[in-house]
Amino acid sequence: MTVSPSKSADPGSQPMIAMRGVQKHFGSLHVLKDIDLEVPAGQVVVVLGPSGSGKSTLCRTINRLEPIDEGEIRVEGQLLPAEGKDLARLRADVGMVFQSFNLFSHKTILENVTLAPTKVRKKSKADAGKRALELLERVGIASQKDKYPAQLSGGQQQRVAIARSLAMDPKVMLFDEPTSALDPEMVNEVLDVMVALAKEGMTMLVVTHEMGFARKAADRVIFMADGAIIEDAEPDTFFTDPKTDRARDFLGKILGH
Ligand SMILES: Nc1ncnc2c1ncn2[C@@H]1O[C@H](COP(=O)(O)OP(=O)(O)OP(=O)(O)O)[C@@H](O)[C@H]1O
Repeated sequence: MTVSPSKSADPGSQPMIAMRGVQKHFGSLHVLKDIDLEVPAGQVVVVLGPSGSGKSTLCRTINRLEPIDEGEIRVEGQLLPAEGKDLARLRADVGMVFQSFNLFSHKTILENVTLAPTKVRKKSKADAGKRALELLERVGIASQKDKYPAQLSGGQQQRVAIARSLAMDPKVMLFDEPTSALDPEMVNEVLDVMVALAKEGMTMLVVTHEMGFARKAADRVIFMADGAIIEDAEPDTFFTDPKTDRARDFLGKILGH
């Protein structure tokens, strides 16, 4: 599978994410079928596909939330460990934002963002606090820092979740349908933060149904069906000239063509 184009890494440098021959089953269900995927540093990849095609599972294997049956996954050249301290370090390098924000409900917003950097990255409280404030500023939530998650809207909580991931200084950010649990009017405030992050050069893999985000921020779209990647193209090409009937049908349904 070729790696596409616009923000490619230096020739010879390691891809940020490299999946080779990845197979995954849930019982008799073959959920990931021989996945080969390379994502260079700085690239933004949007993963599209019908429900049940394996998008979330693909995303979750990259930080070992799901173990794989066969194949290998490397992050910046490092093979994914199955367990132990290396796995904790890997999880810190690969930030993940989910549909449900999973904030600690009994901690303030500021505490939510400082906790992991002090524990996992061993940052001092002062350093972690300073960085947390910068990040909360960046996602537009600094004024809410002493509140508790339940006092914030869904869109605000999701922006805190993004800040919390960024506080670990990740090399890669994975987003698994980050806006699908939000009220429609809050979707854009989260997507705006993601677009800004993409423009700043973060390597991102984003599972989403937000076609606007794919068109605006993606360098590349991969389309999955039945556990396989069946298209891999620049967004313009994918949206205007999909190669497979499956992708054409999908776009027809989602864009109302
Ligand atoms: N923990 C699990 N145990 C058993 N089956 C699972 C598990 N997680 C996912 N599956 C199944 O694996 C298949 C792929 O699921 P996955 O969530 O990766 O698809 P998806 O493309 O992200 O779907 P959606 O768009 O609906 O979220 C589905 O058939 C799903 O039911």
